[in-house]
Amino acid sequence: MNSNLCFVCKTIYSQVYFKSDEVHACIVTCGGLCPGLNTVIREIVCGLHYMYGVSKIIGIDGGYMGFYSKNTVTLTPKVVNDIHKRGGTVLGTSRGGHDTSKIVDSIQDRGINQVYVIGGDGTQKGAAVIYEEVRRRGLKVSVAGIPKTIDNDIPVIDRSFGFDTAVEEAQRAINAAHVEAESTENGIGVVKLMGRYSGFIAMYATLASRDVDCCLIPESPFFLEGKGGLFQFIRKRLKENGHMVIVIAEGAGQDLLTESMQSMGQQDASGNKQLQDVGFWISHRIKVHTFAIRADFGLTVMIVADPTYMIRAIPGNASDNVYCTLLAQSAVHGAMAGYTGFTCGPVNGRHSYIPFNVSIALSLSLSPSRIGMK
Ligand SMILES: Nc1ncnc2c1ncn2[C@@H]1O[C@H](COP(=O)(O)OP(=O)(O)O)[C@@H](O)[C@H]1O
Ligand SMILES: O=P(O)(O)OC[C@H]1O[C@](O)(COP(=O)(O)O)[C@@H](O)[C@@H]1O
Repeated sequence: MNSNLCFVCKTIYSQVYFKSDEVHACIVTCGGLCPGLNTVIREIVCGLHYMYGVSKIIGIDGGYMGFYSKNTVTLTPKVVNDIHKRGGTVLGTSRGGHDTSKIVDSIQDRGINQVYVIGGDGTQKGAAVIYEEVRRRGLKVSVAGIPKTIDNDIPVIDRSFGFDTAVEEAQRAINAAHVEAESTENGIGVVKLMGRYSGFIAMYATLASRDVDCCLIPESPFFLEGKGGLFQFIRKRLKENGHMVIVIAEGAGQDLLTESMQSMGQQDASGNKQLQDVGFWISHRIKVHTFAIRADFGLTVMIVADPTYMIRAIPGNASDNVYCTLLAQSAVHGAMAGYTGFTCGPVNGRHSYIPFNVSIALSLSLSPSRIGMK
């Protein structure tokens, strides 16, 4: 097993570490949904089967906790043939439930020697802990991470799958908001999009659509009242144009919300902070503000309420599907070559294997220079 990775660039290895008939691979998906998950599952199965002659591949049902609390599913090219046309993950997913010892017991008991873990930063941290425990027990098991985040905020790698699809689908919500807003006097369409910590989807959807007047993202603090505040900008745009569209990422303005509403400080099963509904809050504040200044001011604020779950439940688009295929095949080549403890992904255009400790140590946020605005 080779765990001494340092940004190894992927090649198709002529010498493989595992013999085809001794491979027993498993695939697990964890965290939130993202377009393209099924494509990655499909291409790991097909890659193992058609490129390396592997026939023992199982799916873990329902995320990490499925290792020790559920039955597995047998995966063959026939079983996965059409799954890329469906959204979600055929394996199911979950948050929480990462019990390292039980997971590695399950890997050991079942004789699994390749573990393909598809998920975001929490999932990759979980995979790193599994890898450490596998090493501690001296098991010859390859642990390969396939990075997933619809938000495209994984550092080091060039892009993450599902983002392209999400930006494309977000256009539909923005378009609806625009149609509604321009059809009514002083109409304001508010679209809340994903982005707990980063505003890539909101920002790219805004840049692509050209119908958005104001885009609010977590990386860029804003304020409501006074000179340079959001309310002043809204008044100006309505005066100039008679309607406007606001896109807001779910993590934007959370500091303002906790000031004005009582913070509940709740967490999900994985320990992620649960955010308050910024779309509802901002629409309410705009209405209250406008009526406070002029009671006769005709204004309609429409929330195109949170298309997040509609967006992330669709299948990957063409570009994401091609990318998912390359990612999955890259993971398969790495594991078959005997590498372990890595996340795969393109770095400066070259598909690479990145050690878990590097891939999980960084976080990425949006700066104007990243999108060429400065
Ligand atoms: N620091 C961690 N160590 C071990 N497991 C973790 C860690 N953070 C998250 N996980 C596990 O990873 C899985 C997915 O994490 P989550 O944060 O929900 O989604 P994502 O992978 O999309 O960030 C969950 O089962 C969670 O228990
Ligand atoms: O509603 P949920 O399941 O808690 O997910 C919310 C999170 O999912 C996302 O939409 C995408 O998260 P991922 O990085 O896991 O793909 C984030 O923007 C958001 O913070």
